[in-house]
Amino acid sequence: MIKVTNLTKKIGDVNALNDLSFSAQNGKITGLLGPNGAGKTTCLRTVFGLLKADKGIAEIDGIDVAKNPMAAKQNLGLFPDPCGLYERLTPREYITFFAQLSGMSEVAAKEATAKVLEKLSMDDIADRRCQGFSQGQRMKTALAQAVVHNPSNIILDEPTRGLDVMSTRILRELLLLLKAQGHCVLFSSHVMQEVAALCDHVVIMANGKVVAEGSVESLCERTGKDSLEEAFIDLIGSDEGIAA
Ligand SMILES: Nc1ncnc2c1ncn2[C@@H]1O[C@H](COP(=O)(O)OP(=O)(O)OP(=O)(O)O)[C@@H](O)[C@H]1O
Repeated sequence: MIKVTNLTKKIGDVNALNDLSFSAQNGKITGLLGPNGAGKTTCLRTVFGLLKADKGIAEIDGIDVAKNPMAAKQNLGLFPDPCGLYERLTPREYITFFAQLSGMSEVAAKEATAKVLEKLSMDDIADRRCQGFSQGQRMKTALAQAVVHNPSNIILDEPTRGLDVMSTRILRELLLLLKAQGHCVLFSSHVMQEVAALCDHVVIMANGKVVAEGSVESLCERTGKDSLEEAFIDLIGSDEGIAA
């Protein structure tokens, strides 16, 4: 479970996070939705311990990220930019390398890599160099790297940005698989369709705060609208930052 409580972060003159509180549960996909500049990336970076909040707490399975970053990160996977793979390595080598970076012995890292390659059905590409990989193959490799240490929680910042339809579908299936395996999945997005199709829980934020949260159905019901997009516009009072 990922929980943020009263997170506050000022960057320059901007209140990027302004008393932000919400939680994302295990076995559920939670979507962080908000217009440009709402604070989504700042929130996810703080949860991963890359930024330090001025106030408030970010917890991973009850562990305070700021106080105990190493322990918190053992339970957390961060989906990296799939463009940044090491081209000369095969997925097996690449994922094993990151497993060792997370603190596993060579033997344990190799075992964990074999398991994740099987879990994500990557046997056909496991021993090919990443150079020349399709976007979907890159995505699978990046996701395997994020979950090789079997974290109970995974966060993804706009994971489908720039992806074609097929790669987006692959990523969606992978997220649903992680959910079915009981992981807590938290991702940010501008794409209403994607959030509506995938998320059990939606957190709508603007100006560093939670404006509303709940299931897609409950947000539609609350605003009297037929779609998440209409509900979103009603709640934040603007259609800025929406991708269809
Ligand atoms: N390094 C920085 N320097 C200056 N301002 C920053 C910095 N990082 C974030 N901000 C500001 O903090 C606010 C929140 O930014 P953030 O990137 O978290 O928003 P976001 O919801 O992820 O936006 P987007 O959807 O456009 O990616 C914005 O006003 C942004 O300009």
